[in-house]
Amino acid sequence: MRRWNGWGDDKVDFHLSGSAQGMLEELIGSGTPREDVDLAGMLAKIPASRLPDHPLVDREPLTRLRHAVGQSFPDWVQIRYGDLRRFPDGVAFPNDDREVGVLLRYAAETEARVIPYGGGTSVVGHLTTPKGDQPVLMIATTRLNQLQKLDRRNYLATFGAGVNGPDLEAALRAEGFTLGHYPQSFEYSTLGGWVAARSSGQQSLGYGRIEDMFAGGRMYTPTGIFDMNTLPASAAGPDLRHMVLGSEGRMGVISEATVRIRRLPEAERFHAVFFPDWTLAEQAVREVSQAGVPLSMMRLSNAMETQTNLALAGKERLINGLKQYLELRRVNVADQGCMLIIGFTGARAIVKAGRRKALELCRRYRGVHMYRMLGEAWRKNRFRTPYARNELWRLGYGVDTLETCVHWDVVGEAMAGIEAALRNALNVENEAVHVFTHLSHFYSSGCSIYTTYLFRLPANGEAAMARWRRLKEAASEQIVKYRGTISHQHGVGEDHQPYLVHEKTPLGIDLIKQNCAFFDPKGMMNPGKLV
Ligand SMILES: Cc1cc2nc3c(=O)[nH]c(=O)nc-3n(C[C@H](O)[C@H](O)[C@H](O)COP(=O)(O)OP(=O)(O)OC[C@H]3O[C@@H](n4cnc5c(N)ncnc54)[C@H](O)[C@@H]3O)c2cc1C
Repeated sequence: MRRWNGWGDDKVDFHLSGSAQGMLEELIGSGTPREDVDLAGMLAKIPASRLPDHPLVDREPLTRLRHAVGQSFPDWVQIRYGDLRRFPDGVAFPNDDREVGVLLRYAAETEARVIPYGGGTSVVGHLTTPKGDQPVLMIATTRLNQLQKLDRRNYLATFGAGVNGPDLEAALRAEGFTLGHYPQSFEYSTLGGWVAARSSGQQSLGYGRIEDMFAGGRMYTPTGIFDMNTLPASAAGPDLRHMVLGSEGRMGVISEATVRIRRLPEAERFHAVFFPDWTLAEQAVREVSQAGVPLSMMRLSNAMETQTNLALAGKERLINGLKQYLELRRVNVADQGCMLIIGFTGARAIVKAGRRKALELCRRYRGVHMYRMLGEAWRKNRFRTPYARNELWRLGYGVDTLETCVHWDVVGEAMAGIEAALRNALNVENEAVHVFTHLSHFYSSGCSIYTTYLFRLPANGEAAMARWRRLKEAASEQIVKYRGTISHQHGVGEDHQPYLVHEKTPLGIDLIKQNCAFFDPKGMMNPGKLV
């Protein structure tokens, strides 16, 4: 069963190797394991529902608790320290489109606010119950999860918006197709959530971002039903899909989405390449991206992330052997060495040609090719890593990530600026922060920077939030300084809202507000998020 106060399936644990624990203790000190509030304690805090009875609405405290938060750091603090004070008043699970319409009318009649809920994997405060006297209804898309139409001729598939990653891929693979969208939250996140939060999957280099895949669909709004045609391309005025992409539940509930699919690839390979230092590694990935080599992914870890990943891997004898071999090839992974995972997907001939060209470019920057073992290990564990967060928390460490996208000319500086800001953000408390970064989504003009930071958890939730706010603000200011986007893939929610104006301009923010107000004149849809 899915954990109510952590990440993932409660049958799956992540064991932190001795070397990883030792590394953390050395870098930021020992964590103090703390006791979480238990389920009964949390349920006791839930007040009576303010929503009137309705056959489609579940007002049970456990259901409301299970849909009360996402996966952001503030969400975790509230649910684990037991500080959560606001809960939705009910959760509805519509069985079809028509019931979504029924629920929006019920919400309008009862003056309820509505939050569309997909997989609940938001990491930026998209799902927070707003303050105020009005009741709050979650519309969970869980049951809108069927493959409705597979158009083999036009390579299009229409799904209910609540389908999650594994179910969507299973349905397509059974027919010889794939979508190829693999966010790290794949296990639980949904097609509707990907569209609403403008998601990007780990293999976006080959398959594109969700905006490349989303061909059209249907959104139920307080103003009416908005249908988006699925044309291959159009020059007929602004593309209206782009208003719905990134709408974060502020305009309506996406009930179904049609996506552009591909034939299952003939071959897929993931390899590892090690570079002597960051400067060489960054030049190599820029050149590979700009040369248009057919790849499905790259992930370049900086030196600290490389060391952390190798420590997390356990398997000390194997890793020591690897380190010795790399030293002979003049790459020191205990110091400046950087690991690149690189993926090739598609027809066999293209995989072969892409590999040859990419590895040739890497060699120019003294990249040492380590073949497939580490690349395959990455593929195998790609959805397992988030489980480490449960174990870290148990040991008394908080962990969060942030991401941006910048032009190539500032990638190195922006990464260093973000890392330094995070590393120093808790100096006032004499607390150290462990920070590391990778580049993971690549474009000809730039790439995304994805930074992870770990710090010790204090005794109470208020202090944990104060720590997190310092860190988040320090890093976000650097993102603004380097003219990066405040989010490359996680969206805006509540947490990124203060910084959005730097990217969109005041006029742009007004335009987004007007679009929301057009679909939702009374402001009932997910208020307080996005803008
Ligand atoms: C461990 C972890 C790893 C992650 N890795 C990635 C990653 O690699 N790439 C990435 O892009 N993101 C990642 N995320 C963030 C998150 O998974 C994405 O934002 C995802 O798109 C959210 O989908 P969801 O179905 O869980 O939506 P939810 O979290 O339920 O909702 C997110 C927002 O979308 C709205 N929404 C959801 N469904 C609908 C709908 N049908 N109609 C209208 N609005 C809707 C909600 O109201 C909310 O505002 C990660 C999160 C976690 C916890």
